[in-house]
Amino acid sequence: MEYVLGHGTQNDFVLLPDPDDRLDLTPAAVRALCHRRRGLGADGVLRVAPSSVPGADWFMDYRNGDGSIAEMCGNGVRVFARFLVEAGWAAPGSFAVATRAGLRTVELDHHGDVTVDMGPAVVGAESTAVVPSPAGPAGSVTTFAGVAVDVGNPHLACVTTADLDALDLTAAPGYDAELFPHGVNVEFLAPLDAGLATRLRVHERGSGETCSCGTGTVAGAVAGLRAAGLDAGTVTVTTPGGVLRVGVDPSTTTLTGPAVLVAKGEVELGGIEGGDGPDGELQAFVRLAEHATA
Ligand SMILES: N[C@@H](CCC[C@H](N)C(=O)O)C(=O)O
Repeated sequence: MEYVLGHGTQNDFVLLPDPDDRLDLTPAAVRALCHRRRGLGADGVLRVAPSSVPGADWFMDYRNGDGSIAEMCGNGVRVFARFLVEAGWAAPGSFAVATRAGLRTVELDHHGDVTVDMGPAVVGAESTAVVPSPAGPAGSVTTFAGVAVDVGNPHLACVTTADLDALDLTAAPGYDAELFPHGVNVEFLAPLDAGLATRLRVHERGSGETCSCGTGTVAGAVAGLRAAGLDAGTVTVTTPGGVLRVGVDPSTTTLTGPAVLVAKGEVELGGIEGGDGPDGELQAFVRLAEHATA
C-alpha cells in the first residue's frame, strides 16, 4: 500500500492513507513500520481513515512506535492536515480533524506552518519524575518536581533549572503509576525567560525520547506559564527538532509550527504482518517498491 513520510519539528510519522477504512493495523505492523533499521523508521503511524464523527471528514488513527494507541498527537495532526491538503482530500484553509480526543481544528498558512486548536489544557496534581543522575554513583537518581497536564493525552511537565542537555532520557523516567495508570509523557523544560521562551526535552510514552512532541510542548508551555504565575501568553518552545509556538488562554491552547511531507512510496504490509518472531525480534519484511523524495 501507499505510504507517506512526514514530520513536524522532526517528530516523524509514517502516514498510511486508508480512505476505504480497510486496513487492520496490528501493533506488530506498527512496530515494524516504525523500526529505524528494519522498517521505514518513525516515531509513530498516522492512519488516514474516514471519520464517522459529524464535523470532520477524516479521522487521525494515531499509533505510537511501540504499537500502542494514543488519544492525540499535536505534531501528528499538523502533518496529517498537510497530507490531506497535498493529496487534495481537504481544501486549504481551516478544517476539523477527528481524533480520539475529539475534533481538532487545523489551519494552514502561506509560510508552511500549520496551527492546531488543541483545546483547553487541564492542569492536575503536582507529582515527580525520576531520572538517572548524570554524574552520581551508578544507580543514583534525581527527582524533578512536575505537574500533570492533560492535553487529550497525559503529560507530566517539569520546569527545572537543571542542565537539560545532561538529562539521561534513554529510558522512561519514573512516575507515579497511581496518578498516571495509562502511562505518561514526561517533559523537562527551562523556566520561561522574559520573552516567554523556553527549551524542552521530552520522553514520550510509547516512542521514547523524540525530537519534539506537540502535546508535550503545549503541556510544557502551560506548566511554564503556571510556574511564572501566569495563565495566558504566547510561548516559544525550542525542542531538539525545531521551534514551536504555543498560544495559551483560559479557554483554549493553540500549537503552531512546520509540517513537512518528505517522501512517499509503496510498502508491503502483508510481509510486515509476519509480526514478532520467536526470538522477540521483529520480522519486518518491509519491501520498498519506491522511496522517492516527494
Ligand atoms: N508526539 C505526539 C504525541 C504522541 C502520543 C504520545 N506519545 C502518547 O502516548 O500520549 C505529539 O506531537 O503530541
